[in-house]
Amino acid sequence: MARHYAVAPDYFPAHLVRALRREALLRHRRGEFHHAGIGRGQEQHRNTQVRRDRTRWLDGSTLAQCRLLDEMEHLRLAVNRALFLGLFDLEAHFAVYDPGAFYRRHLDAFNGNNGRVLSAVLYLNEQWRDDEGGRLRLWPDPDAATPVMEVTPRAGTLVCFLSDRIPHEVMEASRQRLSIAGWFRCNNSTALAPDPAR
Ligand SMILES: O=C(O)CCC(=O)C(=O)O
Ligand SMILES: [Fe+2]
Repeated sequence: MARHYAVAPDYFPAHLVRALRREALLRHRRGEFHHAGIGRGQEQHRNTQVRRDRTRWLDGSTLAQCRLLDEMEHLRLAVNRALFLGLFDLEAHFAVYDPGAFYRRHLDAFNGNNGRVLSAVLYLNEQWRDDEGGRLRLWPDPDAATPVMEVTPRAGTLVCFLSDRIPHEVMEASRQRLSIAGWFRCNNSTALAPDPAR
């Protein structure tokens, strides 16, 4: 049976991950992160019972971001060639989880409502120890009660999974947890309802 997820340690070069981490920390210090909402557009609201991360969209304005977006573009094309997922574009944000922050079990898409097809998360945390928590827990399908996998958020690790198939949860950590979460989307646009990237 297909697994619908993949975990790749050291997927990105260490110097790129370090540059992205430095950028995330700098932007965070400058107050450029905002509490993440749930839902899209008008329905977007903040629910601190579900998620406590803060985020900042990537905009391609730095060399490190451009390098990453370049790599993600290669990945998009490779996935389309191998799996025919019809991935069209990518939206991605930096995310910071303060100690004790979490994101309870959820799916990133429901029946393609937001165009998100493939979720991709890159971790930016150097020297993360297992006992510091912050693991990403994955379930094998939307109805599953037993998790199938837990991923330590170690610098350079990339996790990909189908956005509407794999429930997942970010567990509390004892230290600040940095990541870049992205979603490859299909093209949902119609002439009447252009589908913005966010
Ligand atoms: O940071 C992670 O491990 C996953 C984040 C996540 O699930 C999300 O932002 O939707
Ligand atoms: Fe998610």
